[in-house]
Amino acid sequence: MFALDADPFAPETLEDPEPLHHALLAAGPVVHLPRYDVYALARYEHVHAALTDWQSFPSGAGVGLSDFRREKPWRPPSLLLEADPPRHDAPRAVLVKILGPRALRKLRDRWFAEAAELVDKVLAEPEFDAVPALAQAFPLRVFPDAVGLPPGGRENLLPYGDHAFNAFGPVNDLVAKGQPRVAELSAWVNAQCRREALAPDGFGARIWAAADHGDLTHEQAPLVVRSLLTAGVDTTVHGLAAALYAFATHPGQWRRLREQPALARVAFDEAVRWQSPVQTFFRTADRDVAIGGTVVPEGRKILMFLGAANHDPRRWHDPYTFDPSRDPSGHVGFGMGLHQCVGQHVARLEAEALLTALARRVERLELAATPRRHHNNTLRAWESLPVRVHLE
Ligand code: HEM
Ligand SMILES: CC(C)Cc1ccc(C(=O)O)cc1
Repeated sequence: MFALDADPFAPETLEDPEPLHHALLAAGPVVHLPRYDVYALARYEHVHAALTDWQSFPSGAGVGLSDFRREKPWRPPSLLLEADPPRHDAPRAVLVKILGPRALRKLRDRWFAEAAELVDKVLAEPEFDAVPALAQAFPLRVFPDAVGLPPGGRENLLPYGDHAFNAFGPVNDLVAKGQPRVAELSAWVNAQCRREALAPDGFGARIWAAADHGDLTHEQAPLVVRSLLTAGVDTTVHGLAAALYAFATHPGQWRRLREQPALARVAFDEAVRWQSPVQTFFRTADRDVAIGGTVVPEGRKILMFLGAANHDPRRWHDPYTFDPSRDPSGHVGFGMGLHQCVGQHVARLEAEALLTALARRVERLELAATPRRHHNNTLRAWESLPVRVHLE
């Protein structure tokens, strides 16, 4: 079996993971990383196989480097992400209903109007930083309201999520950076999950109503709301930033989007494939398990490189090209199988609203200066994306 003495969470790798992806894709189906004693999957075939076989690759011991059977989690485990069937079933069924495409239909008009209003405000300037001005501003404008959060304290959401995503990795500088605020941010997030904090018609209230209806217990309800606050903000911020970066560096594709605004949804999925805002996370071998001709011993963690699988030439033609005319379906940017992202329709609606609002008014979109990366153990993110726009 192959081994690679690499640190996937080192600053230079978080800055540019491509050299590591190439090495992993070439090395073999399963690559041992002695640095953490974990087993890496990078090829699409094997990442897909692990994601779609929850019995052999369970999530109940955590989807980070830490094994919850041996170490105390930094917060009570998620009832979706860090649970296997049967515990996973009821919370998942509740969120599928609340976050499904049908349930989002009534949000469409409101989010399109909010996007147009934000875009009109931002486009008053010919140059701006698209990360704070659009990628952060739009999700923070529509998502907390959709959940039903009170107006105050929403600036806590990004740092809370940033720490949660760092916490899937090793305890490195990035985790240490977030440590001092964990108690305060966790207390704020937990307070937002209580029934009395939530507006009567949002996703949060609907989770509590599911408990009244017997689809969940009232003890589970706040944790399911917490899942939305943890997974639903930073992911879409960096997903939107990835799409804006893609279009700012591919003017021909921006022209195509302006000619056919309906392309926004598939272009967003192609941007998610191309950049993979969620780069990696783990499963745990809770017994000796065979994959790719290797036996991963019980107790070891399996590290799945979604970003590499989404660039595997065995699965994708010209994988490093952003090409919204391709069919991106089957990409693993939202995961796959039992735990596949239950919020992907929310993310797509946010992207469709923002991209079509921009496409209507912006004739040309280009980088105004070199973009800067935001390092996170799990997320591929931009700190800054300076753009210049030319209006119609
Ligand atoms: C571009 C945006 C997003 C990306 C790239 C993304 C990515 C992912 C991925 C890769 C998984 C699978 C995790 C695993 O298999 O262990 C996942 C699960 C999940 N996502 Fe998303 N996500 C996004 C947006 C959202 C939003 C907006 C929400 C909430 C409204 C959300 C809520 C969740 C939840 C609750 C799970 C756990 C599902 C389960 O374990 O059954 N995500 N997401
Ligand atoms: C890519 C995933 C790791 C995103 C994610 C984070 C947190 C939760 C939760 O349930 O808290 C769910 C999904």
